[in-house]
Amino acid sequence: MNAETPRAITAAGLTKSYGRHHALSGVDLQVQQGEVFGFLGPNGAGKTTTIRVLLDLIRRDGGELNVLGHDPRTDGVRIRRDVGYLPGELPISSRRPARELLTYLGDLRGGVPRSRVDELAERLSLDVSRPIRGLSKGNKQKVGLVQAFMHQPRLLILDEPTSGLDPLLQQEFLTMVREVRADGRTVFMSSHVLSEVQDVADRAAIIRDGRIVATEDMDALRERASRRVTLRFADPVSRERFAAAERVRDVVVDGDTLHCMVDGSPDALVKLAAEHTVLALTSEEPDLEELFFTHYNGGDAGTDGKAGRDAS
Ligand SMILES: Nc1ncnc2c1ncn2[C@@H]1O[C@H](COP(=O)(O)OP(=O)(O)OP(=O)(O)O)[C@@H](O)[C@H]1O
Repeated sequence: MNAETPRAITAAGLTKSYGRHHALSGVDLQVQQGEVFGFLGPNGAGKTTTIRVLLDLIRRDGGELNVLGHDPRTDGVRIRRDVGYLPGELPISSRRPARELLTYLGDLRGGVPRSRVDELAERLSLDVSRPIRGLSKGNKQKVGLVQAFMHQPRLLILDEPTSGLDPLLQQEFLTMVREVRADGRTVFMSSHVLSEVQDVADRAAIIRDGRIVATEDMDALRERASRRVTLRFADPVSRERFAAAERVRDVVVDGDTLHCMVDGSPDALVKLAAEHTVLALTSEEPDLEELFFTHYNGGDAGTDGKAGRDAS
Protein backbone atom coordinates (compact mmCIF):
# COMPACT_ATOMS: atom_id res chain seq x y z
CA MET A 1 0.00 0.00 0.00
CA ASN A 2 1.80 3.19 -1.01
CA ALA A 3 1.13 6.88 -0.53
CA GLU A 4 -0.29 7.16 -4.06
CA THR A 5 -3.15 4.74 -3.35
CA PRO A 6 -6.35 6.78 -3.10
CA ARG A 7 -7.85 6.97 0.35
CA ALA A 8 -11.29 5.71 1.26
CA ILE A 9 -11.21 7.47 4.64
CA THR A 10 -9.07 10.33 5.92
CA ALA A 11 -9.74 11.64 9.41
CA ALA A 12 -7.61 14.21 11.21
CA GLY A 13 -8.24 15.34 14.76
CA LEU A 14 -11.86 14.17 14.98
CA THR A 15 -13.54 15.27 18.19
CA LYS A 16 -16.93 14.46 19.62
CA SER A 17 -18.33 15.04 23.11
CA TYR A 18 -21.54 13.84 24.70
CA GLY A 19 -22.20 16.69 27.10
CA ARG A 20 -19.02 17.00 29.17
CA HIS A 21 -17.80 13.55 28.20
CA HIS A 22 -15.12 13.52 25.47
CA ALA A 23 -15.85 10.39 23.46
CA LEU A 24 -13.37 11.32 20.69
CA SER A 25 -10.37 13.46 21.59
CA GLY A 26 -8.64 13.77 18.21
CA VAL A 27 -8.95 10.65 16.06
CA ASP A 28 -6.57 10.36 13.09
CA LEU A 29 -7.15 7.63 10.50
CA GLN A 30 -6.04 6.91 6.95
CA VAL A 31 -7.74 3.99 5.23
CA GLN A 32 -6.59 3.22 1.68
CA GLN A 33 -8.99 2.14 -1.02
CA GLY A 34 -8.95 -1.62 -1.47
CA GLU A 35 -7.67 -2.49 2.00
CA VAL A 36 -9.24 -4.28 4.93
CA PHE A 37 -8.74 -2.11 8.00
CA GLY A 38 -9.30 -3.43 11.53
CA PHE A 39 -10.45 -0.91 14.14
CA LEU A 40 -9.76 -2.28 17.61
CA GLY A 41 -10.43 -1.12 21.11
CA PRO A 42 -12.11 -2.06 24.37
CA ASN A 43 -15.65 -1.16 25.42
CA GLY A 44 -16.24 2.56 25.48
CA ALA A 45 -13.03 3.41 23.58
CA GLY A 46 -14.90 5.32 20.88
CA LYS A 47 -15.28 2.79 18.04
CA THR A 48 -19.02 3.19 17.52
CA THR A 49 -18.81 6.96 17.92
CA THR A 50 -16.08 7.13 15.26
CA ILE A 51 -18.09 4.96 12.89
CA ARG A 52 -21.22 7.05 13.36
CA VAL A 53 -19.23 10.22 12.76
CA LEU A 54 -17.79 8.73 9.55
CA LEU A 55 -21.35 8.34 8.27
CA ASP A 56 -22.59 11.62 9.80
CA LEU A 57 -25.18 9.65 11.77
CA ILE A 58 -23.93 11.84 14.58
CA ARG A 59 -22.22 15.12 13.82
CA ARG A 60 -18.60 15.62 14.75
CA ASP A 61 -17.64 18.61 16.86
CA GLY A 62 -14.33 19.19 15.13
CA GLY A 63 -11.58 17.82 12.92
CA GLU A 64 -11.26 17.12 9.22
CA LEU A 65 -12.97 14.18 7.56
CA ASN A 66 -13.15 12.81 4.06
CA VAL A 67 -14.98 9.60 3.15
CA LEU A 68 -14.90 8.42 -0.48
CA GLY A 69 -13.89 11.90 -1.58
CA HIS A 70 -16.57 13.81 0.33
CA ASP A 71 -17.12 15.45 3.69
CA PRO A 72 -19.87 13.54 5.53
CA ARG A 73 -21.08 16.80 7.05
CA THR A 74 -22.09 18.19 3.65
CA ASP A 75 -22.43 15.05 1.51
CA GLY A 76 -23.72 12.47 3.99
CA VAL A 77 -26.50 11.19 1.72
CA ARG A 78 -24.12 10.65 -1.17
CA ILE A 79 -21.58 8.84 1.03
CA ARG A 80 -24.19 6.59 2.63
CA ARG A 81 -25.32 5.51 -0.87
CA ASP A 82 -21.84 4.13 -1.57
CA VAL A 83 -21.38 2.54 1.85
CA GLY A 84 -22.59 -0.75 3.32
CA TYR A 85 -23.05 -0.15 7.03
CA LEU A 86 -23.51 -2.77 9.72
CA PRO A 87 -24.60 -1.08 12.95
CA GLY A 88 -23.63 -2.59 16.29
CA GLU A 89 -27.23 -3.56 16.73
CA LEU A 90 -29.91 -3.65 14.04
CA PRO A 91 -32.34 -0.95 15.21
CA ILE A 92 -35.33 -2.74 13.72
CA SER A 93 -37.91 -4.88 15.40
CA SER A 94 -40.68 -5.78 12.99
CA ARG A 95 -43.23 -8.58 12.62
CA ARG A 96 -42.51 -8.60 8.89
CA PRO A 97 -40.14 -11.19 7.42
CA ALA A 98 -36.46 -10.35 7.03
CA ARG A 99 -36.84 -10.60 3.24
CA GLU A 100 -39.23 -7.65 3.18
CA LEU A 101 -36.76 -5.45 5.02
CA LEU A 102 -33.95 -6.56 2.72
CA THR A 103 -36.06 -5.88 -0.40
CA TYR A 104 -37.02 -2.47 0.97
CA LEU A 105 -33.42 -1.53 1.75
CA GLY A 106 -32.32 -2.91 -1.62
CA ASP A 107 -34.90 -0.73 -3.41
CA LEU A 108 -33.64 2.33 -1.52
CA ARG A 109 -30.21 1.56 -2.96
CA GLY A 110 -31.44 1.32 -6.52
CA GLY A 111 -32.53 -2.34 -6.51
CA VAL A 112 -30.70 -5.51 -5.53
CA PRO A 113 -31.46 -8.78 -7.38
CA ARG A 114 -33.34 -11.32 -5.28
CA SER A 115 -30.74 -13.91 -6.25
CA ARG A 116 -28.02 -11.81 -4.61
CA VAL A 117 -29.97 -11.66 -1.33
CA ASP A 118 -30.66 -15.39 -1.51
CA GLU A 119 -27.01 -16.19 -2.15
CA LEU A 120 -25.81 -14.17 0.86
CA ALA A 121 -28.59 -15.54 3.09
CA GLU A 122 -27.66 -19.08 2.13
CA ARG A 123 -23.97 -18.49 2.79
CA LEU A 124 -24.80 -17.18 6.25
CA SER A 125 -27.49 -19.83 6.93
CA LEU A 126 -30.17 -17.16 7.35
CA ASP A 127 -33.85 -17.97 6.87
CA VAL A 128 -35.21 -14.73 5.36
CA SER A 129 -38.84 -15.86 5.68
CA ARG A 130 -38.78 -15.46 9.47
CA PRO A 131 -40.04 -12.29 11.19
CA ILE A 132 -37.24 -10.00 12.34
CA ARG A 133 -38.73 -9.55 15.80
CA GLY A 134 -38.30 -13.21 16.78
CA LEU A 135 -34.74 -13.55 15.50
CA SER A 136 -31.87 -14.36 17.86
CA LYS A 137 -28.98 -11.88 18.20
CA GLY A 138 -26.90 -13.98 15.80
CA ASN A 139 -29.64 -14.14 13.18
CA LYS A 140 -30.25 -10.39 13.44
CA GLN A 141 -26.54 -9.94 12.88
CA LYS A 142 -26.85 -12.00 9.70
CA VAL A 143 -29.68 -9.76 8.42
CA GLY A 144 -27.40 -6.80 9.16
CA LEU A 145 -24.56 -8.39 7.20
CA VAL A 146 -26.73 -9.27 4.19
CA GLN A 147 -28.00 -5.68 3.94
CA ALA A 148 -24.45 -4.31 4.29
CA PHE A 149 -22.97 -6.52 1.56
CA MET A 150 -25.88 -6.96 -0.87
CA HIS A 151 -25.53 -3.82 -3.00
CA GLN A 152 -21.77 -4.30 -3.45
CA PRO A 153 -20.83 -0.92 -1.95
CA ARG A 154 -17.44 0.74 -2.50
CA LEU A 155 -16.87 0.90 1.25
CA LEU A 156 -18.11 -1.44 3.98
CA ILE A 157 -18.19 -0.03 7.51
CA LEU A 158 -18.89 -2.85 9.91
CA ASP A 159 -19.34 -2.37 13.67
CA GLU A 160 -18.39 -5.60 15.48
CA PRO A 161 -19.38 -7.79 12.50
CA THR A 162 -18.44 -11.14 14.02
CA SER A 163 -20.34 -10.69 17.28
CA GLY A 164 -22.98 -13.40 17.64
CA LEU A 165 -21.66 -15.50 14.73
CA ASP A 166 -20.51 -19.05 15.37
CA PRO A 167 -16.95 -19.97 14.25
CA LEU A 168 -18.01 -21.50 10.92
CA LEU A 169 -20.01 -18.45 9.97
CA GLN A 170 -17.17 -16.21 11.11
CA GLN A 171 -15.03 -17.99 8.53
CA GLU A 172 -17.69 -17.50 5.85
CA PHE A 173 -17.88 -13.83 6.78
CA LEU A 174 -14.09 -13.48 6.44
CA THR A 175 -14.34 -15.10 2.99
CA MET A 176 -16.94 -12.48 2.04
CA VAL A 177 -14.57 -9.75 3.26
CA ARG A 178 -11.73 -11.16 1.15
CA GLU A 179 -14.00 -11.16 -1.90
CA VAL A 180 -14.74 -7.48 -1.34
CA ARG A 181 -11.02 -6.72 -1.19
CA ALA A 182 -10.34 -8.82 -4.31
CA ASP A 183 -12.87 -6.57 -6.03
CA GLY A 184 -10.82 -3.48 -5.08
CA ARG A 185 -13.41 -2.33 -2.56
CA THR A 186 -12.65 -1.28 1.04
CA VAL A 187 -13.63 -2.74 4.41
CA PHE A 188 -13.40 -0.89 7.74
CA MET A 189 -14.37 -3.20 10.60
CA SER A 190 -14.33 -2.77 14.35
CA SER A 191 -13.66 -5.45 16.92
CA HIS A 192 -12.75 -5.89 20.56
CA VAL A 193 -9.99 -8.34 19.72
CA LEU A 194 -7.24 -8.63 17.17
CA SER A 195 -7.68 -12.37 16.70
CA GLU A 196 -11.01 -11.73 14.96
CA VAL A 197 -9.42 -9.55 12.30
CA GLN A 198 -5.75 -10.62 12.18
CA ASP A 199 -6.21 -13.14 9.37
CA VAL A 200 -8.04 -10.78 7.08
CA ALA A 201 -6.89 -7.23 7.88
CA ASP A 202 -4.13 -5.48 5.93
CA ARG A 203 -3.74 -2.95 8.72
CA ALA A 204 -5.27 -2.33 12.09
CA ALA A 205 -5.51 0.60 14.50
CA ILE A 206 -6.20 0.65 18.22
CA ILE A 207 -8.40 3.31 19.72
CA ARG A 208 -8.32 3.99 23.43
CA ASP A 209 -10.01 6.80 25.34
CA GLY A 210 -11.00 8.46 22.08
CA ARG A 211 -7.50 8.49 20.53
CA ILE A 212 -5.64 6.24 18.11
CA VAL A 213 -2.73 4.78 20.07
CA ALA A 214 -1.28 2.45 17.42
CA THR A 215 -1.60 1.67 13.72
CA GLU A 216 0.05 -1.48 12.42
CA ASP A 217 0.66 -3.17 9.10
CA MET A 218 -0.37 -6.78 9.68
CA ASP A 219 2.31 -8.26 7.40
CA ALA A 220 5.00 -6.28 9.23
CA LEU A 221 3.55 -7.48 12.51
CA ARG A 222 3.58 -11.07 11.27
CA GLU A 223 7.23 -10.66 10.25
CA ARG A 224 8.13 -9.55 13.77
CA ALA A 225 5.99 -12.11 15.54
CA SER A 226 7.37 -15.12 17.40
CA ARG A 227 6.38 -18.65 16.49
CA ARG A 228 7.07 -22.09 17.84
CA VAL A 229 8.93 -24.37 15.40
CA THR A 230 9.56 -28.11 15.61
CA LEU A 231 12.00 -29.92 13.33
CA ARG A 232 12.64 -33.65 13.09
CA PHE A 233 15.98 -34.72 11.64
CA ALA A 234 17.36 -38.00 10.32
CA ASP A 235 20.12 -37.81 12.96
CA PRO A 236 20.58 -36.08 16.35
CA VAL A 237 21.67 -32.40 16.11
CA SER A 238 23.70 -30.04 18.32
CA ARG A 239 21.55 -27.93 20.65
CA GLU A 240 24.37 -25.38 21.04
CA ARG A 241 24.68 -24.65 17.32
CA PHE A 242 20.94 -24.01 16.98
CA ALA A 243 20.82 -21.99 20.18
CA ALA A 244 23.50 -19.69 18.71
CA ALA A 245 21.52 -19.05 15.51
CA GLU A 246 20.10 -15.59 14.96
CA ARG A 247 16.49 -15.03 16.16
CA VAL A 248 16.32 -18.54 17.61
CA ARG A 249 15.70 -19.11 21.35
CA ASP A 250 14.40 -21.63 23.89
CA VAL A 251 15.99 -24.51 22.01
CA VAL A 252 15.23 -28.01 23.32
CA VAL A 253 16.69 -31.07 21.59
CA ASP A 254 15.10 -34.40 22.29
CA GLY A 255 17.00 -37.04 20.30
CA ASP A 256 16.36 -36.27 16.64
CA THR A 257 13.69 -33.64 17.36
CA LEU A 258 14.32 -29.95 17.99
CA HIS A 259 11.83 -27.46 19.44
CA CYS A 260 12.47 -23.73 19.52
CA MET A 261 10.98 -20.25 19.31
CA VAL A 262 11.82 -18.00 16.36
CA ASP A 263 11.42 -14.23 16.62
CA GLY A 264 10.61 -12.88 13.18
CA SER A 265 12.38 -14.30 10.12
CA PRO A 266 13.22 -18.03 10.34
CA ASP A 267 16.00 -17.60 7.73
CA ALA A 268 18.94 -18.47 10.03
CA LEU A 269 17.12 -21.50 11.44
CA VAL A 270 16.21 -22.80 7.98
CA LYS A 271 19.79 -22.40 6.69
CA LEU A 272 21.21 -24.25 9.69
CA ALA A 273 18.59 -26.97 9.44
CA ALA A 274 19.44 -27.42 5.75
CA GLU A 275 22.89 -28.71 6.78
CA HIS A 276 21.02 -31.81 8.01
CA THR A 277 18.41 -34.11 6.55
CA VAL A 278 15.05 -32.72 7.65
CA LEU A 279 12.28 -35.33 7.98
CA ALA A 280 9.51 -33.03 9.23
CA LEU A 281 8.88 -29.37 10.04
CA THR A 282 5.95 -27.75 11.83
CA SER A 283 5.54 -24.08 12.56
CA GLU A 284 2.65 -22.71 14.60
CA GLU A 285 0.89 -19.59 13.41
CA PRO A 286 1.98 -16.73 15.65
CA ASP A 287 -0.55 -15.11 17.92
CA LEU A 288 -0.19 -11.44 17.09
CA GLU A 289 -2.28 -10.22 19.97
CA GLU A 290 0.52 -9.94 22.50
CA LEU A 291 2.87 -8.21 20.09
CA PHE A 292 0.19 -5.79 18.98
CA PHE A 293 -0.79 -4.90 22.48
CA THR A 294 2.74 -4.08 23.60
CA HIS A 295 1.90 -0.75 21.94
CA TYR A 296 -1.20 -0.51 23.97
CA ASN A 297 0.84 -0.70 27.14
CA GLY A 298 3.29 1.95 26.08
CA GLY A 299 5.69 -0.12 23.98
CA ASP A 300 7.81 1.09 21.08
CA ALA A 301 6.54 3.17 18.16
CA GLY A 302 4.26 1.72 15.51
CA THR A 303 4.54 2.10 11.76
CA ASP A 304 2.99 5.54 11.71
CA GLY A 305 4.94 6.74 14.70
CA LYS A 306 1.81 7.28 16.76
CA ALA A 307 1.97 4.11 18.77
CA GLY A 308 2.40 4.51 22.46
CA ARG A 309 1.04 8.03 22.42
CA ASP A 310 -1.30 8.43 25.33
CA ALA A 311 -0.31 4.99 26.55
CA SER A 312 0.22 4.31 30.20
N1 LIG B 1 -25.31 8.74 23.32
C1 LIG B 1 -24.35 8.83 24.24
N2 LIG B 1 -24.48 9.68 25.30
C2 LIG B 1 -23.50 9.78 26.22
N3 LIG B 1 -22.34 9.10 26.21
C3 LIG B 1 -22.17 8.25 25.19
C4 LIG B 1 -23.15 8.05 24.17
N4 LIG B 1 -22.69 7.12 23.28
C5 LIG B 1 -21.46 6.77 23.74
N5 LIG B 1 -21.16 7.41 24.88
C6 LIG B 1 -19.89 7.28 25.63
O1 LIG B 1 -18.84 7.62 24.76
C7 LIG B 1 -17.73 6.74 24.92
C8 LIG B 1 -17.43 6.03 23.61
O2 LIG B 1 -18.50 5.13 23.32
P1 LIG B 1 -18.55 4.22 22.02
O3 LIG B 1 -19.90 3.57 21.99
O4 LIG B 1 -18.14 5.00 20.85
O5 LIG B 1 -17.42 3.15 22.36
P2 LIG B 1 -17.13 1.75 21.67
O6 LIG B 1 -15.65 1.68 21.52
O7 LIG B 1 -17.95 1.56 20.46
O8 LIG B 1 -17.58 0.74 22.79
P3 LIG B 1 -18.41 -0.63 22.67
O9 LIG B 1 -17.44 -1.63 22.17
O10 LIG B 1 -18.82 -0.87 24.09
O11 LIG B 1 -19.57 -0.37 21.76
C9 LIG B 1 -18.13 5.80 26.05
O12 LIG B 1 -17.57 6.32 27.24
C10 LIG B 1 -19.62 5.87 26.08
O13 LIG B 1 -20.12 5.64 27.37
